[in-house]
Amino acid sequence: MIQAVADAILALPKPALCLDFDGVLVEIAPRPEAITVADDLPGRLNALARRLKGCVAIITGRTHADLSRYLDLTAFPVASSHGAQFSAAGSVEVQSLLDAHDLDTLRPDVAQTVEAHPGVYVEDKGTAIVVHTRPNPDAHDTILAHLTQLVAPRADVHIGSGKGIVELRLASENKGTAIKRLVELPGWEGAQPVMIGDDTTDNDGMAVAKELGGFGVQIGDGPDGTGLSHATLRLDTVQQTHKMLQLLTG
Ligand SMILES: O=P(O)(O)OC[C@H]1O[C@H](O[C@H]2O[C@H](CO)[C@@H](O)[C@H](O)[C@H]2O)[C@H](O)[C@@H](O)[C@@H]1O
Repeated sequence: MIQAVADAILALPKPALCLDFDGVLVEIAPRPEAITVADDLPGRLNALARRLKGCVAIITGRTHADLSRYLDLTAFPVASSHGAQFSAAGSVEVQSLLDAHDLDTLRPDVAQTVEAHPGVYVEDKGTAIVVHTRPNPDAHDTILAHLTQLVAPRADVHIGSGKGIVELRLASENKGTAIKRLVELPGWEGAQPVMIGDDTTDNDGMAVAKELGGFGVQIGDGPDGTGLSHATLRLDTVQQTHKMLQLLTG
């Protein structure tokens, strides 16, 4: 299957690789800061960008500032915070597409919800608020139900359940809108995006990748153990993903 995925990507007329980070390029860890980045990952991404004529991007739920602790983000375009932030290759400038203040009225209620559940903690990313339930999985469904009720009157807020997280975010940007923005970059015109992801939010990117002539590749199981509805191909592990990227660079 590893070779089949690499072959399917290289069979596209102009493939563009859109890579999720957690669960795809790095293994999921107990906490966001506990991940390990493989030593050869930066070199591999640079080689990929050369092979695909610059059409390689990271599309992540992490903020740009957070991800920049692990990778040189000037080497390729980056859509961070699920598309709420955008930076072009070769640039240190990060565009903020949404206003974090739009979530201000929800912050106290989210904090209060979490207090009742030992081990659960909040990661406030500005335009998204993540409630990490990985330390207390039994609390996940209760928190999801409570926060779903809380945001029900807010059509501008999306609530999602991911791998060990419940996340509220401003709804107007997502990994799909990020891909639409990427294919407008110089050099990306007419490219067929391939979204490689492992979690719920990657499904938006996979849907748009399909619309634009590309496809989605799911890594491992989705958050509830099932497949992401817009994924076409699948690899089982992060390790297999790295092997597939190696095949692409030759
Ligand atoms: O879109 P991604 O790049 O996959 O980012 C999604 C979320 O990643 C981080 O949380 C996930 O990874 C953590 C470290 O492995 C793990 O502890 C957590 O349970 C996962 O959900 C990040 O903390 C979130 O802000 C991102 O939205």
